[in-house]
Amino acid sequence: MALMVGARVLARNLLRPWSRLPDAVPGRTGPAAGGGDGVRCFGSPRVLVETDPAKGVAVIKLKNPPVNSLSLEVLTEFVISLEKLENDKTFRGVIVTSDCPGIFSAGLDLTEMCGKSQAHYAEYWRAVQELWLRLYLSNLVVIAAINGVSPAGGCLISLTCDYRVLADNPKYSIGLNETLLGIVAPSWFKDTLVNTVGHRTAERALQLGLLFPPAEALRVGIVDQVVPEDQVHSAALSVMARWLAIPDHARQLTKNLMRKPTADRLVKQRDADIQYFLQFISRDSIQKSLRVYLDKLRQKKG
Ligand SMILES: CCCCCCCCCCC/C=C/C(=O)SCCNC(=O)CCNC(=O)[C@H](O)C(C)(C)COP(=O)(O)OP(=O)(O)OC[C@H]1O[C@@H](n2cnc3c(N)ncnc32)[C@H](O)[C@@H]1OP(=O)(O)O
Repeated sequence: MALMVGARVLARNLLRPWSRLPDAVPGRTGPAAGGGDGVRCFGSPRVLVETDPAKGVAVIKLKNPPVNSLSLEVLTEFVISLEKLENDKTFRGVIVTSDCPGIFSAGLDLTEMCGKSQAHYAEYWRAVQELWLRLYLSNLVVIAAINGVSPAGGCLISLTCDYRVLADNPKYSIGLNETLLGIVAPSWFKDTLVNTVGHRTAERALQLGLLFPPAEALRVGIVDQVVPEDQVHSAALSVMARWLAIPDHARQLTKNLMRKPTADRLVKQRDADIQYFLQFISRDSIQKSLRVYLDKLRQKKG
């Protein structure tokens, strides 16, 4: 039942005409993200989309202050924006970045996984799965311009991209640090990392919950390029131009060849994966770990 409610909510959101989204910011024009006139902006307050139709490129900027945590709303709005871009043949590439200074994304929203109902957990997890599937199998060239710290789910978002550019700032670490919270990265998080850095590096990184600073991130291959902070966007645009020089059909079929087997593993057992998540996240010991971790984050300030 819970699963059906979750699926219905997501389907309703996905099918809702864009212009009727409650938070939509339709057709605003603004200064070009990549320079030049004619940039149009749409999206929602939490997921801004700047499009440059002449270049065929869009920029998705996550804006969920203070830390760009991936709440249910953010996940849903992200999927809707992506679908809109996929369906518009004007666009061939998208850059994913953050509008929150110093933070790419703090990962999954811990408050969505703590002290909530089973129905809520199921709805949330389906939305996490949906975003991963959409990003991982996107026909667009997807480039992450990582302009801030990027733990766990934040790292996962960038791992689904075709290429990762990280700003060279020692504070901007990246990795799947789930074990440090007393939780476990699911198999498809693990697969995404293994496909990027190889089995041994992934095993060590996952067990130890490693967060790599830029130079190390580049060395292990969890990012493809490290550039000075003020050049992240221009570097992402340069990389985009190179990837867009490849004929779409050939690149897309190749991407599919590389990624579909991994995605299919989740697609074939999506409901079972949700049940697994429900059992895991509802355990008293896991809820306690999450509460302790959240309390630590909150007390940091005091
Ligand atoms: C056998 C297999 C079974 C598998 C079954 C499945 C298991 C479940 C899998 C779940 C996978 C989870 C993935 C995740 O992404 S979990 C989230 C991991 N994220 C983190 O560890 C990052 C935590 N945050 C930080 O380290 C810092 O906040 C950060 C470095 C990002 C920024 O630091 P800064 O000093 O700038 O900001 P604050 O720490 O003061 O935070 C400001 C407020 O934001 C709140 N906050 C931070 N992160 C989160 C978050 N991820 N979710 C929700 N809220 C977050 C923080 O508490 C502060 O709140 P207050 O203002 O209220 O104090």
